[in-house]
Amino acid sequence: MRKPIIAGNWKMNKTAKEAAQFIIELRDKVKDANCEVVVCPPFTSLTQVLTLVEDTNIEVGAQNMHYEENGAFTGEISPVMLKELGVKYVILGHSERRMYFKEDDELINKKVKSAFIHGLTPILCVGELLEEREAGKTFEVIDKQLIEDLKDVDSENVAKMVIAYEPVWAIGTGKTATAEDANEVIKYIRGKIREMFGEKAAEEIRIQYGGSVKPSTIKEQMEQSDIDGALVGGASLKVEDFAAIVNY
Ligand SMILES: O=C(CO)COP(=O)(O)O
Repeated sequence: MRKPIIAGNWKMNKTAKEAAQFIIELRDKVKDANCEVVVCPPFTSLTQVLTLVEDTNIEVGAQNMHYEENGAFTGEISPVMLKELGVKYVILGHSERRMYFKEDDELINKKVKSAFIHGLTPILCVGELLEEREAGKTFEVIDKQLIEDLKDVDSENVAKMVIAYEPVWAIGTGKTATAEDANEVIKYIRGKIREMFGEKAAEEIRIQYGGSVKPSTIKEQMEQSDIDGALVGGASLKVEDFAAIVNY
């Protein structure tokens, strides 16, 4: 049985002080959640947040990383640095990084492989643009992302990782994909993982939906056959909303 995983991607929001206040309020409200609860704050709040989630059921993820361990890469953060802090997950290939920071599949693949080498679990984001969906290219886009982002990754690692299906047109727009549409694509992703990495990886990998997830949409999504959780942006910034989502 796959344990559902719901993660909050804070994006570039909250100072360290605000993050601390948020976690102090959140801890008690999510302590009985039946899913794995993850928060992904900006780098500047990781230490604070990691200290405040000790002895709770909340795990911590980073929102990005470089693939090298160290070196002359001004402004970057390495997997070794994240691991030493106690970070468990790292979001990779988010559409905002693909779009605004020109990350391509080759780079994302290097990051995915590096995350595994350093004992971090990737939350790999895939998803189509609106024009790609309208042109009937959703599955083609997903195929390319999965093939290139997971090139040379072994099936044992794929089984442990998380994929977030985030249709780009549903991110921050208020337009949630219907639960059935999201499930259809997520089922397709699981099938592709089966084809590429075998039955065990397909059965164990957890695949989230992301894109305007709200307290009012989560229940129906979680009732679908293949959706194992959510990657939540905007609604993860409010304690009440995020708590309602993880306690769906
Ligand atoms: O990009 C997202 C999570 O990674 C989704 O963001 P929203 O929930 O704000 O649409």
